[in-house]
Amino acid sequence: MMSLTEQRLQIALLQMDIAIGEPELNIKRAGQLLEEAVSGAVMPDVIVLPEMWNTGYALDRIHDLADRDGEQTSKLISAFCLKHNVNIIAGSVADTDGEDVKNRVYGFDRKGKRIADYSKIHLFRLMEEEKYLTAGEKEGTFEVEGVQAGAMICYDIRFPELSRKLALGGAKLVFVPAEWPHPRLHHWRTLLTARAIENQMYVIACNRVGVSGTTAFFGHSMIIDPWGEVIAEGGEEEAIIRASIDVSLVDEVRARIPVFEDRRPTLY
Ligand SMILES: NC(=O)CCC(=O)C(=O)O
Repeated sequence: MMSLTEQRLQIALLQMDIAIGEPELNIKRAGQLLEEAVSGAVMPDVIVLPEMWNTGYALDRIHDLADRDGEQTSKLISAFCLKHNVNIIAGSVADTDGEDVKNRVYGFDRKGKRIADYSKIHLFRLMEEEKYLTAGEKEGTFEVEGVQAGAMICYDIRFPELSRKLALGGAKLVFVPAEWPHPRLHHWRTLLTARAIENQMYVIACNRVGVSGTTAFFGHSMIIDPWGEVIAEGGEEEAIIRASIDVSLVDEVRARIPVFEDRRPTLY
């Protein structure tokens, strides 16, 4: 499908391995991948990192390891944005106010200004998040490059109500940092694709790779367009996944099949 007035954004997903409980190592690795992302032939407009990329799921030590008020993350990412004139949705990090630890998305614009703040609202019991983390209480919407966007974190994609709320609020892009492991690749691909098709928006999902204890993370970071086409997908190795997206396709798909006009919310 070709659109009339293109609005292109170059996206780069940092599909990284994460060393459990080693923030310094992870910050170093993220820094290397960020440098690589801005050194390619095509400069990205938006770079995305995976979920909990500072600590991994070191939940039994998370209170000690979490980034105090997100200071370390903000300093590093904001300075990088300013230096390289790029937006970064800095995945999520474990962050603490000294009491609660949250699984929190930080996003910064080209000037290094904070644009996104979202704490995961659905905690994943299979990985015992609810025992160690505090859930967020509101959805995450923001603007990037003048485009309305939203954030969901990993398990959040199982709750179609959330992405629908973001879409109804005007989001055309949704960013999904994740640590989604085997054996649920089928769920990952299907749920992400469904969220894109039903909301007629771009789903931009960055998953980690590597092994943590007995859990293996499969990567397969994906960029899916509002028609449900997968326009980029990673494999199971560390990689930078790049794609050029045309935001105007969202309006075109929404005009062609007017789902948002045809909804009957009073009936369900
Ligand atoms: N980190 C997560 O939220 C994992 C979610 C997951 O694996 C799932 O199946 O849902």
